[in-house]
Amino acid sequence: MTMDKLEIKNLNRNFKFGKQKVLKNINVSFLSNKIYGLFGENGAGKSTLMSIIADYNFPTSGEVLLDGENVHDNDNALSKIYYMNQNNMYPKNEKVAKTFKFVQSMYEGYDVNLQNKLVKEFQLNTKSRFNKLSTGYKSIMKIIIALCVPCEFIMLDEPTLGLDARNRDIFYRELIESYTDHPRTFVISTHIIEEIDKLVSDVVMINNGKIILNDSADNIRSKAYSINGPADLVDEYVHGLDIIGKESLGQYETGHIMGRLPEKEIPSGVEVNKMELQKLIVNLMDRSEGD
Ligand SMILES: Nc1ncnc2c1ncn2[C@@H]1O[C@H](COP(=O)(O)OP(=O)(O)OP(=O)(O)O)[C@@H](O)[C@H]1O
Repeated sequence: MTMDKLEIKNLNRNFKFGKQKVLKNINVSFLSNKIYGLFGENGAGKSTLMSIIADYNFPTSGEVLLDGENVHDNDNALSKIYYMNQNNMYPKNEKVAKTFKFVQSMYEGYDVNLQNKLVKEFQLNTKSRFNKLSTGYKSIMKIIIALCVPCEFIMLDEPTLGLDARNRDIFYRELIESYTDHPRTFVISTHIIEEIDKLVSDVVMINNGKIILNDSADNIRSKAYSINGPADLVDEYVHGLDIIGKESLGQYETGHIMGRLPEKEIPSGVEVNKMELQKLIVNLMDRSEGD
């Protein structure tokens, strides 16, 4: 059965006996066969949200529903959810090959062929013990497992941490290929936004424990613009629009705006470009500061 919807309802998570509110009334749905980018600055609450979805952590209030069923303590629902994260869930002293065998035995439908292909491509030494792997290769072992488990909902928490440029490249390429062969839902948190902006179909952004952006990448691209040119002309053109950030360089200026472009003519010398996702996220983070 394919997953239709993972729904997060009125989710709150406090730490330090209620003094630190990390997630504040989060309401968001993740739909089937989409690739979500989960963005937000350090400490925003991304890992906390993902760990609650995977039932590794519990909410202070609210719930997580998979196709209408609460995932908490629900083996059937949880078997469809996989969470790759920075904590090590696998035995440290075990050889990689043995851990692969173990995971394979846990999941009916685990893709051994893909695993073997990825081992070769990443040049992962499966005879090594996990704790002897470099930081990058520890991530690679976990990435391989995450791509091979037969789960409908896969969360990757900073999957490229420690990976060099070549291996990051392999990862993105293999993720797309695996998704194309077998569409399912991915939620990927990363700080290297420009590397995945072409890959994500949807964007969810958390700031200060709240969702401040939740839209398809196409929608976002069609309503976020960077306008640059001589400062006075740019200022005049963007006047009255939703300006989410500005950068200036001498007499030149770039104004970042959200929403529709005005009907008025673009002054000569002024350039209008679609905003890069990375720029949008950074500007939204800055704007929310102090909220
Ligand atoms: N078990 C815990 N006990 C106490 N505080 C915690 C716990 N887990 C997370 N926190 C706090 O919750 C906040 C959010 O952390 P979280 O790891 O979810 O952020 P993040 O968005 O994933 O950050 P990063 O991008 O740096 O990984 C942090 O201030 C963190 O200290």
